Amino acid sequence: MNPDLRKEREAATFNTELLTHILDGGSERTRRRREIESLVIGDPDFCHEDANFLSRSERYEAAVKKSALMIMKMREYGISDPDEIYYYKCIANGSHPEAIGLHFVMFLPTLKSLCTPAQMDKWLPLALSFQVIGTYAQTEMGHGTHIRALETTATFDPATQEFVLNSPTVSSIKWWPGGLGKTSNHAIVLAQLYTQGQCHGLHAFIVPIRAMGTHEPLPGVVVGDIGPKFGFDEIDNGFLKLENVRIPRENMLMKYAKVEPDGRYIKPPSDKLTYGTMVFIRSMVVGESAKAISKACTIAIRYSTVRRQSELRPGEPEPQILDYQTQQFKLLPLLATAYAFHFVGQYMRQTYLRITGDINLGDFSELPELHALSAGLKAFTTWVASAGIEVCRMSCGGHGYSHCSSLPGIYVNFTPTCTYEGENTVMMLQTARYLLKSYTQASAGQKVSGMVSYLNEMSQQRLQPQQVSARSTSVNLKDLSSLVEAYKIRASKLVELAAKSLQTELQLMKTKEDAWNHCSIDLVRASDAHCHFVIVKLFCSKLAEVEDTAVHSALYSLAHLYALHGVYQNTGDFLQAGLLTVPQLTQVTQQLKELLSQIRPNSVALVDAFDYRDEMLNSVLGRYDGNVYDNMFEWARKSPLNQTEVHNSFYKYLKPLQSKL
Ligand SMILES: CCCCCCCC/C=C\CCC/C=C/C(=O)SCCNC(=O)CCNC(=O)[C@H](O)C(C)(C)COP(=O)(O)OP(=O)(O)OC[C@H]1O[C@@H](n2cnc3c(N)ncnc32)[C@H](O)[C@@H]1OP(=O)(O)O
Ligand SMILES: Cc1cc2nc3c(=O)[nH]c(=O)nc-3n(C[C@H](O)[C@H](O)[C@H](O)COP(=O)(O)OP(=O)(O)OC[C@H]3O[C@@H](n4cnc5c(N)ncnc54)[C@H](O)[C@@H]3O)c2cc1C
Repeated sequence: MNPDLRKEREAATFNTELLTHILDGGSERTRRRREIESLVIGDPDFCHEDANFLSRSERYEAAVKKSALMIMKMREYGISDPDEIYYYKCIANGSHPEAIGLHFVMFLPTLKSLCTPAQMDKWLPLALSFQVIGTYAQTEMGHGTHIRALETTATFDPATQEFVLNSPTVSSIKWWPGGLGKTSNHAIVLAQLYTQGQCHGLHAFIVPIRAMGTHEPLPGVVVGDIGPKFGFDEIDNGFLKLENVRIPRENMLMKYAKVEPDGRYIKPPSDKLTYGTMVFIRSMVVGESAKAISKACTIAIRYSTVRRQSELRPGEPEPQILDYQTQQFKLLPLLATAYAFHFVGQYMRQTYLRITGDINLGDFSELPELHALSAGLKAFTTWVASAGIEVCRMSCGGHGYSHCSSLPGIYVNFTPTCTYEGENTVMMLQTARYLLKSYTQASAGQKVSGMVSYLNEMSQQRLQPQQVSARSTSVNLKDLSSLVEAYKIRASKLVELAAKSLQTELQLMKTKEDAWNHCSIDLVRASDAHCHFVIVKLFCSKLAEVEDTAVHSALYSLAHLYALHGVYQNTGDFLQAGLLTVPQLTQVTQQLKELLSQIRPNSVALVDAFDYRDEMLNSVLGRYDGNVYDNMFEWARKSPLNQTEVHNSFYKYLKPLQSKL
């Protein structure tokens, strides 16, 4: 064990294990998670070559092999609970995407949410036995965001009781779906439904694309891989062109919308039910943001205690780089963010399960809140986590740039979350739409509920101006509940500002849509402030559940840092809302510095509490034992370029060049 790391762990003021239990949701869950992780770690089938040294095709093949292994092994061990499957996959996949991931995260959930009982009886057993391997094909080359404009058509032919699927233009070719290029034999295709000469908008269809058995593309299906990307090397994101592909009427997913044998169309109770799987993934991605940023922080903080560089005091040994205040300022707010996102991820998951439970019972009343919250939090957390991973990488200096740190891999595989499942800006604008609707309702005296209920207070205050002016608005920077209140007021002010901006634009005789576009910066800012408030509020509420005083104190400091750092980053908003005064700006910095010093001695324990096994991090810099340099040398020696002492290119190009000049 590296002596610096050992000292850090010995100096921690709280019991790391207790904090791990809180993160896992109880000691029994920690025990079971570790038990499952040991199944993978002790399994020679999962001891594979470092993916960094493989070509893309080899990486894809290794990932497919791993997917197949995971399925077989989990069945063998009887692992079927969704949380346990998740534990198993997290350790087996590390920070790499899963080759047949789309089958699990989109194909199966879409079947479960949109199939009739008869369809479920047919497709679920096939999908669960992997006779059918599926993907979710929505995005087209020409349209990803604006899905109402998708061009793929599904035209009902009553004579044969079939739908005929077509990609009428180049821009209508399905583009991007994961696992579409080579892995899947079926796709859930989102297409414009035509029946009795009328278009009824987007609907989901199960389309066989490769023959079961031979895996050859079926007639009329042009399918393949879209080529190398920024990351996601393991995934065959694909293209799909459909040329008069016929599928039976029963292949339209008909739980809600239906086409009768005579071609009559029956409307669903809400046309947004087709979008349900996207809402599911957006809700889950919030927790994935926590995972990605907590991994990056673990690597960067452990390394920052092992790495010694430069000189703090003349003549003294080089200090640990985490002792530089600037290094703490880069990393500790991100550590606080990782904790905040973890608790918000848990909340989002529970909220998703609660509201979809109601939806399944026919109560759609909370669908707009779920959509707005999942869209906004998905965007907020993925943006922050993406930028944060990059900060972690740069905080490791040159070694952060090497794949041996794992940070480049974490970044390239995480950053597409800002784009997929709804491009982030567009998601923020969806949340803004809900905020403005809620604002209008609250202003008209109608009570709004859920996470936007603070807008009720705002409308009450407007009715009683004397109370507002009597209220002291300035935030107490040392008091967390005062900070939560400040975030709430900031959010309501920015929602109000966006609403007023929209009103002004509308008065300039613009259409509603043009007015919306002309104030979309304000709208995104309002959504951002709303999400920030939700996160600060949820983090603080979590503290009330923590019984152990030492752990409570460590988490309290983190929550305080998270809230205060947000004030520091958004001083303009807080000043504009009258929540902060110019003289307080120095206090913000002062208070931040105090918190950094308070958290610094616990930083290794705080990342240890995430309990990432070395096998999951796969990072030389983030090793638990801190033996970085020996292992870095060993890792580099494995590079394919080092397999011969003299590379072939020397004989082919350099030697002839030397002989000519
Ligand atoms: C165990 C799980 C682990 C999870 C781990 C995850 C990692 C997975 C790893 C890799 C997988 C990557 C897979 C990627 C897949 C994809 O990317 S699939 C494609 C995703 N595509 C999108 O997200 C497209 C984004 N666009 C849209 O969603 C929509 O077009 C839109 C921008 C929302 C606009 O929709 P539309 O034009 O139909 O609607 P509007 O006119 O704007 O609004 C009409 C009203 O409808 C409301 N609305 C919109 N969407 C929804 C919804 N989903 N649910 C409920 N309500 C919705 C909207 O707010 C409007 O309401 P209003 O009229 O009352 O204001
Ligand atoms: C790794 C990866 C995996 C994917 N997997 C799948 C999959 O499995 N299945 C699938 O169907 N798709 C998948 N996708 C596609 C993905 O869902 C889309 O890329 C995504 O929805 C964004 O759409 P777009 O690419 O058309 O972006 P665009 O909409 O073209 O966005 C480009 C820019 O335009 C801006 N913009 C667009 N519309 C608006 C607006 N209304 N207001 C303001 N600004 C706007 C955006 O903010 C952005 O800055 C995947 C993508 C990636 C990168």
